[in-house]
Amino acid sequence: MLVQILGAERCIEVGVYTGYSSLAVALVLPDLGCLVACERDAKSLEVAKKYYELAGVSHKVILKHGLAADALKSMILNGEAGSYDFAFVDAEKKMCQEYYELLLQLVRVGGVIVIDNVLWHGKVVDPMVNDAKTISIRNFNKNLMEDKRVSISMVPIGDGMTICRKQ
Ligand SMILES: C[S@@+](CC[C@H](N)C(=O)[O-])C[C@H]1O[C@@H](n2cnc3c(N)ncnc32)[C@H](O)[C@@H]1O
Repeated sequence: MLVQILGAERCIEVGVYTGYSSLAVALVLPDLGCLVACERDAKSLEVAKKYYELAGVSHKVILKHGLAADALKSMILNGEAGSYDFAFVDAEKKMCQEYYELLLQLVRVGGVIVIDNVLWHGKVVDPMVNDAKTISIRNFNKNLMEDKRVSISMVPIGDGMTICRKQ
């Protein structure tokens, strides 16, 4: 829905798994639109590829197999900064800050980055939970709240997602 409201044509997904959320994006992109889908697990990508083909959206999906941060860095080096409309982050939680910084370079002003699992099953607000993943999401949320480069809305649906609009 966000992709449609934005009229997005160029999108990125960090963490594809078997393709559920990326398929939702690819299905609403215009025919000439593209989704760069970053995933480190080859087996998951094979499953996702099958569903892209079945849904008739393969031509819109550019698969990047490997570590997402490497793919995003090479896209920046390739001159793609500021050329994307929308990005969805749903991969290694401890890497959120790094993905976010790279995506902030890749999306245009007015573009949107959505981060999934920001409530982390409520653990981020439980002072008794202090494992590494929870702490990193908690710190990421705090940094985002103070980040003047974006306006944000933390939406408490599912496991919580933060919608960031680049200023
Ligand atoms: C929660 S799943 C993604 C689910 C998918 N977005 C959906 O909603 O259908 C997270 C995925 O991120 C991938 N992942 C984790 N760390 C990664 C990394 N550093 N680079 C690329 N992919 C990564 C995992 O292999 C896994 O498939």
